[in-house]
Amino acid sequence: MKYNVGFIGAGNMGFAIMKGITGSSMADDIALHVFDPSQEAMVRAEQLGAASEKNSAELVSKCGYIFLAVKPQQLDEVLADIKDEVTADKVIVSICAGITDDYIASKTIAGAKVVMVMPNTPLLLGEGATALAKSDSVSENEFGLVCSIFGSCGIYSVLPKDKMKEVIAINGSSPAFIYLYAQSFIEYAKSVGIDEKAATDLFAKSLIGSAKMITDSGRTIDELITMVSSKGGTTIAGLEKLRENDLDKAVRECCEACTKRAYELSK
Ligand SMILES: NC(=O)C1=CN([C@@H]2O[C@H](COP(=O)(O)OP(=O)(O)OC[C@H]3O[C@@H](n4cnc5c(N)ncnc54)[C@H](OP(=O)(O)O)[C@@H]3O)[C@@H](O)[C@H]2O)C=CC1
Ligand SMILES: O=C(O)[C@@H]1CCC=N1
Repeated sequence: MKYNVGFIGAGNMGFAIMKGITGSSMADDIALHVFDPSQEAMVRAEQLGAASEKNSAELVSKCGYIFLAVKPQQLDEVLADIKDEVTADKVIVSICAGITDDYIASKTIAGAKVVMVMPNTPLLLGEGATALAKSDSVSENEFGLVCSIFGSCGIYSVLPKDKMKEVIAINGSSPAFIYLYAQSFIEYAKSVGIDEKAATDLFAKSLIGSAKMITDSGRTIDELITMVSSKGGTTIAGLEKLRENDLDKAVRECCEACTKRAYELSK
């Protein structure tokens, strides 16, 4: 028997998760359902094989696992619409930045089963990195299914509930921070006459390779930096400038701003 898994909201992230599921080893175990007021979003989801529902309440009535994939600012309207259909056996999976399980329970039913998830867009390619936490009412089996979904299209880590806002900077938003960093390197390459495509391919592969060195080489990040830094060479000259310009401070302030915004969105 298939699990009925519904998506309320099929925008950037809802679509990325559905795409991740359909391309994963879980595809045959899951029947996808979707509701989004955007016709374009519905068509895209239907093309993945999701069944269209006429509203979010109907979707909840048909699904055991319900993903809330709307913007935090759109959530109150959704919760009001689905309140009467939420029962003690339904698992609500929220990917909304900053939103707590207590808030969702307060707007639906006391003790609602809520899994809080912070995914990221590389899920689209089966390369996601997802953080998860659960409310006490969610059973280990139910939580296991949600973890498996994200594990089938990337890696996941289970975190304490009270770290779900802080982690956003590390995996949810960080792709954008990394793209911005990449853009600076590519802009530099273009400015010195290197072909844009060549620069993009070279820098992107350097990112992938460096990431693999962090995860698979068995060396610390300090050791990896040392490996690249030939005595009296180019890397040390570049690193000095990054330190002089306080890259560490810029990154810390970026993460702090990200977390602060999550607390502002938090309910
Ligand atoms: N984008 C990302 O990288 C990540 C996003 N998230 C979280 O995912 C959530 C969604 O973000 P994102 O996908 O970027 O946002 P999007 O705006 O791309 O997607 C939200 C979708 O929900 C639709 N929607 C609006 N109101 C309703 C409703 N009442 N019922 C059903 N659907 C509705 C929107 O339609 P319309 O456009 O017409 O309003 C839109 O298609 C956010 O809470 C965000 O915090 C988490 C991790 C990463
Ligand atoms: O920008 C946002 O608020 C969402 C959460 C993480 C990534 N995108």
